[in-house]
Amino acid sequence: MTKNKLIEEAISVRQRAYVPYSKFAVGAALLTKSGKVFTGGNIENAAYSVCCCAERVTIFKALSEGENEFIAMAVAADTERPVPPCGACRQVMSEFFDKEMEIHLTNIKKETKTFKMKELLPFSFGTEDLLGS
Ligand SMILES: O=c1ccn([C@H]2C[C@H](O)[C@@H](CO)O2)c(=O)[nH]1
Ligand SMILES: [Zn+2]
Repeated sequence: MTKNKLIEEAISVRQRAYVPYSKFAVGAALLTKSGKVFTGGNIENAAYSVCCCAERVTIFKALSEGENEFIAMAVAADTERPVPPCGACRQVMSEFFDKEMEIHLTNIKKETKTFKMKELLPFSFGTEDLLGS
């Protein structure tokens, strides 16, 4: 699974996003160490506060299928610049992604910026703060 293929999966899964309110479809694709790819789109709700971003849908899909070791993630939306994940998703990513893991942020023109986890959420609160290291 190349970076480009992962990006194409993220762009393609936008069609399955459930976005009747914002009409803003986001797609994510997550490559596991075992070589599987999980994908997901954002899922909204009439009670706006329980909307779930594509990134979290995808991470939770993988975790609930027993996968917890990841190689890379791609996130795509129809934005001017590569789509930046929200703060909540960055926190969830930081729980499960290694600090060196690459996250490819892109748009439908495939303009892509790649960040390491530690760059997307520096000085993040984590397990070691809660439980000690
Ligand atoms: O990185 C992002 C940013 C936003 N959204 C979703 C949340 C909501 O459904 C819609 C508008 O914010 O886009 C994502 O899925 N990922
Ligand atoms: Zn989010």
